[in-house]
Amino acid sequence: MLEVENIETFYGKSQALFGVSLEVCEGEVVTLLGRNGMGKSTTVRSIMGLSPVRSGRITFAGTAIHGLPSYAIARLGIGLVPEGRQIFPNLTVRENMLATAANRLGVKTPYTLDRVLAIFPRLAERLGHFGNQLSGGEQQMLAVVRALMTNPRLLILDEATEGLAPLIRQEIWRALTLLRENGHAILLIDKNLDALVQIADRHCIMENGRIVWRGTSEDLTADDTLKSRYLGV
Ligand SMILES: Nc1ncnc2c1ncn2[C@@H]1O[C@H](COP(=O)(O)OP(=O)(O)OP(=O)(O)O)[C@@H](O)[C@H]1O
Repeated sequence: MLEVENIETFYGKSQALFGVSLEVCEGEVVTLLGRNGMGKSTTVRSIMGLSPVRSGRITFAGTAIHGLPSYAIARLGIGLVPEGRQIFPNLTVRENMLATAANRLGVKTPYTLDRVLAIFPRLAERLGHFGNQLSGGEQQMLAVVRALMTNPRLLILDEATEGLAPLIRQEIWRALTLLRENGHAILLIDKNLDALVQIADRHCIMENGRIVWRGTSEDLTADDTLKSRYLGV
């Protein structure tokens, strides 16, 4: 579904990605792992057209998307939950949810307020609150909901649970597990390895702008050297 082939991305003269390739298939959950500054967010930004790639190729559902503007990429069916969430602070929760709602791909049973609130019941109690009145965890849930309301084929989460309290993290993991069971393809960045090996099919580890390891949850769980060398755990 998503194929990233050998991309190189620069910030000015400084090269951040050196030939990154990865793939996410229909219904698959794939993670991007690595210490801070290794290029995970830049990879996501490159996929979304926010940091244009200088070379390489990105295709999504058969369409070449490198070089397209971000809005066009989103419209093809990629829902991004960005690092920092970026929800609208002066809109209510309900307004935030509806602001991006669309069914451009003609999904048979599109997400509605009721459906997303069933996944994140905590937000049902907050519908009239403004974005800036929410806790960090509630903002993250709202950011996921906002992406879901676009009815994407692929959901990308950059730092899915960073800085959140353990109970809230569990709620996010529970919701992502539900989405996975509903057949969503997800590309996931997070540092919470225990949860990631439960939810994901495959993992890619980045170091200095390159993917240096790929494998399954079993491979990753079994390899302590890998975890300490690349992930610092
Ligand atoms: N806006 C920017 N301008 C210049 N350099 C940047 C910019 N954003 C990131 N970089 C550099 O690109 C490299 C990759 O950063 P990136 O944010 O993609 O890493 P990351 O793995 O997502 O890390 P983190 O977990 O800290 O978000 C780093 O060397 C970083 O300093």
